Amino acid sequence: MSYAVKEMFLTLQGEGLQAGRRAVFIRFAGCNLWSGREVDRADAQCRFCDTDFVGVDGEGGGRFADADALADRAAAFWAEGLTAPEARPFAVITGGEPTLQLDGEAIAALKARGFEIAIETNGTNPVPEGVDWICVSPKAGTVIVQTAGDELKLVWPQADVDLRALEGWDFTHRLVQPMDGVGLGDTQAACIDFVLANPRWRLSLQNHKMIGVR
Ligand SMILES: C[S@@+](CC[C@H](N)C(=O)[O-])C[C@H]1O[C@@H](n2cnc3c(N)ncnc32)[C@H](O)[C@@H]1O
Ligand SMILES: Nc1nc2[nH]cc(C(=O)O)c2c(=O)[nH]1
Ligand code: SF4
Ligand SMILES: [Mg+2]
Repeated sequence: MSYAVKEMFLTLQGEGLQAGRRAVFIRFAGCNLWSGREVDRADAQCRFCDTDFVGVDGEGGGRFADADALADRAAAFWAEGLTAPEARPFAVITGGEPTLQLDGEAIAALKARGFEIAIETNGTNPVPEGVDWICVSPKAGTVIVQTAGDELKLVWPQADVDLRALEGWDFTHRLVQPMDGVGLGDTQAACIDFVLANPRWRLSLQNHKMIGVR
């Protein structure tokens, strides 16, 4: 299969339990909850997205003919600036919605190059076998099928979220992340209140936005 990638880059994981870790980000193009066009945002199933995932024109993006081409490029990003073997390569697969494209071939090709694989998904499709770290970020009003994983990362506040149902899902860690773009001060305060009232949850901040990396 070929893969449409908006952008690929070496950075630090900014969010969640793995924040701070060196990572190659593969951002697949396209999402099933929003077209990515501003004119459609108000009517989309997910309306607060902070990401441009339309097309393949970003830095490091493009159409990759097969899984080997995709994984070779990711391996080249990992090795950038390294003069000696380093810790285990780490790839974060995101988008857009990465479950629309990530398949067993891509996973196998990344693993063949030594990558540990994390995914950022909205949970509306199952995550394929072989992904090492599953982060699901549910969106209100959608049907979540991926109800197990490593971290459940809820952007907060969102209306009409059934918190007790979410707490029944099989995740090792539960985090709330302030919604950006609508008044970050208020959403951060809401998240702090949330964690103080709900000790099974912790705070996730978007560190990359604070330190000025992608
Ligand atoms: C751009 S999404 C791509 C992956 C996948 N489609 C998803 O929604 O999980 C990556 C992460 O950013 C989060 N995110 C998107 N927009 C955000 C915003 N305005 N504020 C905070 N987090 C946001 C998502 O919930 C998700 O955890
Ligand atoms: N540095 C950095 N960390 C991230 N963690 C999740 C992101 C995403 O957009 O999926 C993201 C991102 O866009 N940049
Ligand atoms: S599901 Fe993810 S990529 Fe799609 S619009 Fe929402 S935050 Fe953006
Ligand atoms: Mg992002």
